[in-house]
Amino acid sequence: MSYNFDLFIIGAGPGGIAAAKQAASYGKRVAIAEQEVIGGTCVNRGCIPKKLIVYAADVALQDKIAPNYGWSECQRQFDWSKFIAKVYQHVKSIQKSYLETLHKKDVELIRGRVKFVDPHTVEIGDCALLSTGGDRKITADKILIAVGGHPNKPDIPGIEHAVTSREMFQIQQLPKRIAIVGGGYIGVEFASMMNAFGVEVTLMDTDELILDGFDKDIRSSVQDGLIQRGIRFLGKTTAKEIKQSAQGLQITLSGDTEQTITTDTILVATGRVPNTKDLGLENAGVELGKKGAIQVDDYNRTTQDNIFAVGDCISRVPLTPVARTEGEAVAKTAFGQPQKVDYEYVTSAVFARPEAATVGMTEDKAREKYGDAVRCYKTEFEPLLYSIVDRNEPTMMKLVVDSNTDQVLGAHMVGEHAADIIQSLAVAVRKGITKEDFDATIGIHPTTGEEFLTLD
Ligand SMILES: Cc1cc2nc3c(=O)[nH]c(=O)nc-3n(C[C@H](O)[C@H](O)[C@H](O)COP(=O)(O)OP(=O)(O)OC[C@H]3O[C@@H](n4cnc5c(N)ncnc54)[C@H](O)[C@@H]3O)c2cc1C
Ligand SMILES: NC(=O)c1ccc[n+]([C@@H]2O[C@H](COP(=O)([O-])OP(=O)(O)OC[C@H]3O[C@@H](n4cnc5c(N)ncnc54)[C@H](O)[C@@H]3O)[C@@H](O)[C@H]2O)c1
Repeated sequence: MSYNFDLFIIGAGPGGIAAAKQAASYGKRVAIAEQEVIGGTCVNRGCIPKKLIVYAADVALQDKIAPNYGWSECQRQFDWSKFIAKVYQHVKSIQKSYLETLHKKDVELIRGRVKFVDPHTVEIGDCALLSTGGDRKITADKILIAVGGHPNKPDIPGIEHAVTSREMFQIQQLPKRIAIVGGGYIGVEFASMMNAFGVEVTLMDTDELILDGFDKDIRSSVQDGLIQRGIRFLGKTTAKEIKQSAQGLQITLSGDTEQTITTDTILVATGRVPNTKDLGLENAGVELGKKGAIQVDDYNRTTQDNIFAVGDCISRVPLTPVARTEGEAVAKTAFGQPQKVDYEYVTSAVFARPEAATVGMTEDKAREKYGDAVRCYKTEFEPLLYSIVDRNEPTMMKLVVDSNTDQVLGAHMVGEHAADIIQSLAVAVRKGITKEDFDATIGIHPTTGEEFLTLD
């Protein structure tokens, strides 16, 4: 049977684009469909605009410490609308370079919403095919689902008054006050950015500590850091009801803090849900697993043999580099050597101030596996940058080690440049570096990173 394409990809986010490039490198006929804009969540309403906002917020923080470094005080004004226009100018340039890459590699980009007709056929709604145009059915030997996810909105009265991270990137001006429901990656990063811009921030989570899943020392260290900067954190608390009033939005809380607070913006950041609705998965024999995620095996194959799924829609590790790695692995499995993704040493960071980053096992996970053989090495210190600043800004570093083998199982850090430092350590940790190797390495002085080499 002949098909229109060897591989048809649904979703042009990091997962889909990585798969398209890899499959095209085998000389395969590849098409990728996108219902919105090329680049997906990461480029358009995630990592990239977020990190640029972090940089803008850092300028405000630098201003605060500047007098300690001999700079006279000055009154700089921040213009959100001017800044965000620059951000989207950059986002457009990334979209353009993606389009050029796909074009160069002969990957056909199809604009429109895709739905399965059967395991080898999809239907494109609102199709504006770059070459021909018009609605059409397309057949493919193999199909990759890389449709990502969307924010989960808790089912509470008045939730329509709340925004999600998606709308936060579209706000016209900064609010004076913001209440953030959910202290995960998104809640914590936005809390930090908004606080730096001078917004009054209340952050809440159903747990007593923010950043579920991270090492407990990271969780408490970042939480203390946020509180110290003036963010009001309410643990074991959630939103029960939201109402519009003349004074602003009223959010009624339940849990450890039972009160009603008035705010201008409410951001809900309580996790994300896979985009599997109305995809016609039932027509293709693709089944869902836990929490609506697409069920896949170790090779990212769905319950239908010729159909694969990667990225946020499978809810394994919803991060851009993971989606990319999975996308490439699928193309290799489908057209080259079968390849599994190794999730053991996925590095990740929370771009808050203080910044947090991690690779490998948390202390709790290590203890589950290695019991009393786990030894932790930890330090907390004031970095040189803050030594002449009238503010306490501790850095925390921690190594989790299996004392039987001396192997470093995990490295965790909170503080300046944590993401870049942990990123570099990740290679060594993945390769099974020992604590002795850390100790035997001569550091660069004076840096924050060198402290990882002298832990005892
Ligand atoms: C605010 C925020 C900040 C983040 N920051 C980071 C970060 O700093 N670092 C990091 O690693 N990760 C970060 N992430 C997570 C990261 O964005 C995702 O893990 C990543 O984008 C997942 O890639 P994906 O390809 O699976 O899906 P997406 O990037 O979501 O792409 C899926 C694409 O599929 C399209 N699509 C969906 N359904 C259809 C359909 N039926 N037909 C056609 N097209 C369809 C969508 O329009 C979308 O463009 C962040 C996420 C958010 C929300
Ligand atoms: N720096 C990064 O890499 C980065 C940044 C942003 C997002 N992301 C990705 O996006 C995903 C989604 O982020 P997220 O922050 O929405 O989810 P998350 O899963 O990271 O955190 C959700 C938080 O909300 C809390 N929560 C859940 N329901 C609640 C409720 N009703 N009331 C109060 N708190 C509640 C949870 O306890 C948890 O702490 C992340 O898992 C991550 O993979 C990554």
